[in-house]
Amino acid sequence: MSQIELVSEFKCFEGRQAHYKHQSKHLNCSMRFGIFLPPQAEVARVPVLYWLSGLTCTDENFVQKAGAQRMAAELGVAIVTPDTSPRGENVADDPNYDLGQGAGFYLNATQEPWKAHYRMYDYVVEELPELIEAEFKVNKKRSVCGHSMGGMGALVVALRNTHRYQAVSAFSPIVNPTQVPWGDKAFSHYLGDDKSLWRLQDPCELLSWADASQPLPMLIEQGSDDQFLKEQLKTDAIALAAQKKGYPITINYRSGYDHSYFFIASFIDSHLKFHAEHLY
Ligand SMILES: N[C@@H](CCC(=O)N[C@@H](CS)C(=O)NCC(=O)O)C(=O)O
Repeated sequence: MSQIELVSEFKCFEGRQAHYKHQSKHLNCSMRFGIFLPPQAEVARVPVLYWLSGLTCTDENFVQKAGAQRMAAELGVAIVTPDTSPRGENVADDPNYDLGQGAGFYLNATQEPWKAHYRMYDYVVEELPELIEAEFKVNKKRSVCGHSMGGMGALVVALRNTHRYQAVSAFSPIVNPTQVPWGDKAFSHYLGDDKSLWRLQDPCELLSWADASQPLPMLIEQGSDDQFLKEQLKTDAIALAAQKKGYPITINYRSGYDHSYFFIASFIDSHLKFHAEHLY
């Protein structure tokens, strides 16, 4: 029996863009996700790119604003877009945009009142791929990409599970969350005082422990006029961590671009091509 329920569906570049809902066992609530299935999925199993969005986003922002479907249809890559946190009346929340619903930070919370539902790490790494691979005509080749908080999430899930992903990329990621206000606030609330748990959510820390002899293909895109670059994103920190470790990463600084989906839309095709190279 199917575990998912169709919410909406549109034909798009000869494929289809759909949204579904399902009951998540890890998050303990109903969740929505988007999936773009390219036309190739009619005849063969296709690989999947998971997209992790940033603060305040749902499963819709990327789908509506990034303009990724045209290239994904050409390359034969499915794109799955989960929501950014558990949701619902019974799920803990906070009035600020950077904590609670819409700000799950792709981690497993250990603290009250968050720990009953906030397990986005397990959801993204285990539950969602299992569901997608059971319900859709996809194969087990996966890669992951994200923006800002989701860029951090993509780097974290990939660096902690290199065997599960073929490649990782990120737009404007929070690369060193243990050292910046967004991460400090979220990790204090969700993870408490145990700094060893904080480090497991920090791409720079994870990179310092990574096996540089078997690097995961990694691409980062960063706008030079991003309003969050200096205080929250600190892209140079991951460049330094990678250099120290001898871990190959491509970081493209793009002059004049900001933090918005206009930046993502401008470079999404090159990220899709990067992923397709490693997924096929
Ligand atoms: N609301 C926050 C920023 C939130 C924000 O920029 N969110 C980014 C991700 S970090 C986003 O993608 N927003 C949704 C959108 O642009 O569609 C603020 O104004 O300071």
